[in-house]
Amino acid sequence: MTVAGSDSGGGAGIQTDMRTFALLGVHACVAVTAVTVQNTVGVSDFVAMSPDIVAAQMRSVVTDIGVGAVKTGMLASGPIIDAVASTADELDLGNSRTVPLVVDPVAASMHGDPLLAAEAFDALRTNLIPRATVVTPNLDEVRLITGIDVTDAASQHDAVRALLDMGAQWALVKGGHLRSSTQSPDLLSDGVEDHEFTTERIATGHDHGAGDTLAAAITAALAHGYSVPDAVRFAKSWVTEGLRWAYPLGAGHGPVNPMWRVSEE
Ligand SMILES: Nc1ncnc2c1ncn2[C@@H]1O[C@H](COP(=O)(O)OP(=O)(O)O)[C@@H](O)[C@H]1O
Ligand SMILES: Cc1ncc(COP(=O)(O)OP(=O)(O)O)c(N)n1
Repeated sequence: MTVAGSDSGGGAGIQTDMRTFALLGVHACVAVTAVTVQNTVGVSDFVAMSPDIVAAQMRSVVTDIGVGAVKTGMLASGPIIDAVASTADELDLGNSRTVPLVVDPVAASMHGDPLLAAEAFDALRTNLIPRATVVTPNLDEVRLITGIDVTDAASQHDAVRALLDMGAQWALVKGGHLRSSTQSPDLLSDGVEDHEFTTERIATGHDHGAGDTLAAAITAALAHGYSVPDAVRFAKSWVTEGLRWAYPLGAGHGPVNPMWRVSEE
């Protein structure tokens, strides 16, 4: 299940989560949190759902269909974060519970347009991150959540540690925004084991939805029963191929291609 916002441009959010889930052989259920007015050049507006409706969608799916793993993406507001956190407890989702919860703490689009209210960061830190089986911020989100400016491997370690101190079971700090690097290094840790996943940097301007594709692939792999390190290893290779097969669309950043395997065939 994905608990996320709609991207009218079809490159991120619910739309990319559903494609990724489908390609990875899991049925996609959805709790819609917001509808964005978005294309390849930016997000011009969004409307958020009521927290009660977000919680009700989660409850409706879990009590009837059941879920193998849950991902959160754009949550838009503090009250929605609080509702998702308390519903996760009610439904036995998250850190040290039955069903894994992947928290992609979406704060803004790649163009800098906000997707989360500024006053919602406390709720993210205190209510949602402690419930995460794995939290997957990019470097901008790390800065907003922890105050740490990741510029190298040492500060990436510090950021992982800060997220674990907030209570996440595993933290994955993505290096996709280390623009100077020729590689794309992501660091995963639970405080005991460190795993570094490094791939070549793909030279593409079409990287919209990379974070969603990665987190959705982790979620699908967890639903299939992978351990967190194996799920991240798999998802990292999945998103790398998605970036290789990304396609131009509109005037801005085209989408990562979560259908790359089909496109390849
Ligand atoms: N140009 C690139 N080449 C290879 N991997 C990349 C590239 N850009 C991002 N990634 C990878 O894609 C995933 C998503 O990263 P990132 O772009 O940081 O997230 P977000 O889309 O949330 O901003 C990470 O595994 C990151 O390392
Ligand atoms: C509705 C919606 N959800 C999430 C995002 C952000 O997507 P993400 O893959 O994390 O990152 P960018 O492609 O924006 O770098 C979004 N834009 N819209």
